[in-house]
Amino acid sequence: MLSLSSSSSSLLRPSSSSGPSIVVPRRSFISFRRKVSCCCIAPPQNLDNDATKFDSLTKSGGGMRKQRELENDSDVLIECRDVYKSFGEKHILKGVSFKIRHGEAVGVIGPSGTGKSTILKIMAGLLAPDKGEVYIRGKKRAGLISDEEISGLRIGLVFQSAALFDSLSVRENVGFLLYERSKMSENQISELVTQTLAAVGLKGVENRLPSELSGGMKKRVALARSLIFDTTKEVIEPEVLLYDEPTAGLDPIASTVVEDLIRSVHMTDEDAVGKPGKIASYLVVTHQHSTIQRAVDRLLFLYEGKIVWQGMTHEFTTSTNPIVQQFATGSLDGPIRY
Ligand SMILES: Nc1ncnc2c1ncn2[C@@H]1O[C@H](COP(=O)(O)OP(=O)(O)OP(=O)(O)O)[C@@H](O)[C@H]1O
Repeated sequence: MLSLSSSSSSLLRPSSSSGPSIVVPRRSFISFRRKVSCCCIAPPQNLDNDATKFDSLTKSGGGMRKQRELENDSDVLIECRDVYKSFGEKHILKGVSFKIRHGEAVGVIGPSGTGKSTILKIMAGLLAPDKGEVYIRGKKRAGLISDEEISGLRIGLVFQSAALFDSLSVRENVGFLLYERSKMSENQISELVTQTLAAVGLKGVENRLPSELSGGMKKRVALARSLIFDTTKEVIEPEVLLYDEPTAGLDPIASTVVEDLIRSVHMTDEDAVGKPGKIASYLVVTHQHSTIQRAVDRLLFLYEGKIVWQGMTHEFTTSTNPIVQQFATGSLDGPIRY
């Protein structure tokens, strides 16, 4: 059986959970998606004190925000509420709160070492917060990924390093969870792997080992592994994908390919092989300006353990928040010290 440890890469939530399920039938799911699709363009909400203190956006958007607050939270897929995490004496997260709604494409930015990967791991259930809560579709997660509590939403984590299994072929890497957990035949899996690889722009690499691939190809294989799922299942659970620096180390063109892939599987409402979509929302940790511009709509800025700013992508460069201004311009002068 797959060990869901940090050494595995695409950490997909097992879809055959026996715990209490809040999966909705596909027809209701479709209407659910439609109902919430407008959330992508809504202004940010849930701003914490620091964010409110800093950003003029919150002043100008007050009326709209109030309206949003009156709306219910039925479209919230993942919520982190006042999350704290320390490693020994290092206090990394000090009260992080935000919501990821159905249909959203969210970026997490901030200086190195501020805990961006840590928050992804907490959302994915690989790490437990010291304090605070994670809610999955309104249901409080009691512990880690092994809990059966979070059925009804799959959470995929695409690791920074691609983290492919070195001794397995590309086919075995991409189909890993299906070989381990599904009732699909080897031929079915093989065919699906080929289709999924083609969807991320890779052909004829099924038998290669990861060591025979370039960095960009490895990232695409990891992406294919996060997109593949058991097509024989009747109920398609929505999925939130968490990408940890998917374009780090790639040349500009390879970055664009990956950014567009991330965007396309979400926007087309289809999965990688053109079947009804399951990627409900995604969250990308990135330092790359192009990824911010191209792959996400809304940004969360993490600094000194808190979300100090959040706003739409186009507001990032015009923000009056001094932390954001410094980060956006790469200036050595400002509140961020290295
Ligand atoms: N398992 C761990 N044990 C001890 N310290 C850890 C652990 N995981 C993370 N840290 C520390 O927590 C801090 C935040 O790490 P994290 O990887 O979340 O930051 P990040 O914002 O993603 O950084 P970067 O942008 O450089 O990737 C770092 O100082 C890191 O060394």
